[in-house]
Amino acid sequence: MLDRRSFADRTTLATQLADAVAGHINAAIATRGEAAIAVSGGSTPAKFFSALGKRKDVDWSKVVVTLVDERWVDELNERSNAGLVNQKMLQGPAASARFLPLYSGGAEPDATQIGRTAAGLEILPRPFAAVVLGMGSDGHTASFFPGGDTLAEALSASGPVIAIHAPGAGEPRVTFTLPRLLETDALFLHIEGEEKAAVLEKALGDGPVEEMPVRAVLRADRPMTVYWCP
Ligand SMILES: O=C1O[C@H](COP(=O)(O)O)[C@@H](O)[C@H](O)[C@H]1O
Repeated sequence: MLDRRSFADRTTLATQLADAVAGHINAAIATRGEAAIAVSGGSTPAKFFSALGKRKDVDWSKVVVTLVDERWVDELNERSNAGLVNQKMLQGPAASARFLPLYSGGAEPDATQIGRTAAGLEILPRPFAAVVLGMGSDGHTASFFPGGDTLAEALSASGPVIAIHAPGAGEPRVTFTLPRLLETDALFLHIEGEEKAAVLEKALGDGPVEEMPVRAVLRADRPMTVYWCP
């Protein structure tokens, strides 16, 4: 169920992934009149965001963009995934897309704040046209971190979102739950570099999901395409 694609360099990967995601957005608009995508943050997707946001063949006014997960910081914080999406993707043609953030204020994603985030997501079209996951060197994806205090629920609850705290996460986090992320026409895993390739190989081997939560996605009964370059 894993389709693995390798590219010569980051620029080529970014262009090809943008091409694939734009195709799914346009297909969703053609069949459902609108499209939603969920993208990851962190250091990897900047080039992909720039390539996707420049696409003129997408009717961005019919697109809703959200995040797979977010650090619980406001958008001006340099660690904000929303900040990255806004700076890199939602410029030019993609500026007319609607962005639904996961951070809803305050220092902690308590029940009230998570309720606010979930309420803001009620207008999200279902299913997603595309979900683009990343992966950390510790085997986390979205904010499904090893040692996460709500990891089991994050991997099984209907969601849409849940707060999670973990030793390796830095800040408190909010993440879409896995069942909700799997409600998508297309699922991608975008990783770059030899270290991440080795982490993926390890994750594909035997071992507990709790050790490398990306295994929960790799073991889910659905197709996923891996985009990788050195
Ligand atoms: O913290 C996060 O990390 C992962 C991986 O990020 P990277 O910097 O190693 O590319 C990312 O997929 C996730 O969205 C983000 O919140």
